[in-house]
Amino acid sequence: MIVTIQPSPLKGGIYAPASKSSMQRACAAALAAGGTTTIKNPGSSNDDKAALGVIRDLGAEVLQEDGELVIKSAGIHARESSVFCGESGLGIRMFTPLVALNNKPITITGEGSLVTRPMDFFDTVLPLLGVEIRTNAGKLPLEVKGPLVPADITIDGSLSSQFLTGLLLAYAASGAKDVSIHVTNLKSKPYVDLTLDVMKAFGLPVPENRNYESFYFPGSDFKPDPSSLRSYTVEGDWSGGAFLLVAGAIAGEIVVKGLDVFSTQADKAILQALVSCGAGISIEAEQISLRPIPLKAFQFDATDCPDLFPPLVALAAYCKGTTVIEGVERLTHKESNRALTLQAEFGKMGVPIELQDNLMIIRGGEGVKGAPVHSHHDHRIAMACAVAGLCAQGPTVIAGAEAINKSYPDFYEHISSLGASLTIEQK
Ligand SMILES: O=C(O)C1=C[C@@H](OP(=O)(O)O)[C@@H](O)[C@H](O)C1
Ligand SMILES: C=C(OP(=O)(O)O)C(=O)O
Repeated sequence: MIVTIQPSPLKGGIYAPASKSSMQRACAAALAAGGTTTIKNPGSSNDDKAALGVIRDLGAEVLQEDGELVIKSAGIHARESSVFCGESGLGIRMFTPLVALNNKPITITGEGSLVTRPMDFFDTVLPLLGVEIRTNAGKLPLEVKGPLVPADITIDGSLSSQFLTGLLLAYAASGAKDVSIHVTNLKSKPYVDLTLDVMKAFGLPVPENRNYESFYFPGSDFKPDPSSLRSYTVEGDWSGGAFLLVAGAIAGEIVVKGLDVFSTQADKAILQALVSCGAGISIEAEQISLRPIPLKAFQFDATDCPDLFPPLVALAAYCKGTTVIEGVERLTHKESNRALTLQAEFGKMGVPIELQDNLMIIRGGEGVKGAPVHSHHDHRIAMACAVAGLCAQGPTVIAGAEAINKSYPDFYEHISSLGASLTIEQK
């Protein structure tokens, strides 16, 4: 799909999409906790759909009712000998330890960029928990045979927090007693807070968080309760919402609703960057209003919120001076190598980006040129180019624009409803 964005002023109000981080965790927790869960504000991204597929394969029933989802579960009982995680990094890393709670061999697969993302963590860690595992040299497909038995372990948290999210859920679901997961060098910490929040909301045993260095499970008599009833509302998405907020800061007076300023989502930190660059922003409990005013370069550490790099680069392109963003090493293993893909695509739009060790240096405020760009099949690169295109000189033509379906399928519709002039060509 090719999307062409014409420079256009924005105006109006919009609700942020549902968070795939919140939705996928809710699917896993509904499966593990058992009973009947009503999911309100469910997401419909490809990653969300993949999570629903996985929990069906692991024994849950999923029904659609009036815009809500009802998930019924009697605990984790694999129905299939393989599960498919789509392109979701969180999906595969969160569900693999849960899959391994079964005592039969199960193959875990995925597609797109997921087949090249590192999973060798599991080669090292799952055998310590009694799980047999075979991988394709640390990549997909993964073949596991449990059951996983919680034990005291030490893991490396520097590549991704997603592995820890999966282990925390699996330990909780299997009634871990007097054991700890010790973690060194944990990155993306707020995502672990979100995991613990969701576990609590679903009545799963929540470990003691000892300064993000160890997570201690004292023990509980937890068992999935098929008669329990609960409802969970999927949070609005600060990661997708960040693109809307940046769009408002550069291209028009808009109001973004549905973002909880008390959320534990990592990407809520976009607010700090918007304040640092002097954006016209007003933050209220129910809505965030933006208006375009001249912006200045800023400094930001995105180590714990790596998904903010793409919207931050779109913002920095319009900030006068040299913006420095720390945390480049966190970008290598996402849907694309985002340091390189941002550098390549913004370079085409006349925005020079330098990479120096862990720093990204963006020279902005000199004008952005509309140009033919490519998403590299990465949803956040497509959205960053689209937002930057709103105030560029000339049209921005985005190839591989369908990548947005991974997290924010309504993105083009949403910016179009705010006044973005765009055309969509199906190829
Ligand atoms: O847990 C999550 O929902 C996520 C964690 C982050 O990954 P890392 O922990 O690998 O940084 C983030 O980049 C990803 O998009 C979603
Ligand atoms: C990296 C991302 O997701 P995941 O790791 O879950 O595939 C993302 O959404 O930017």
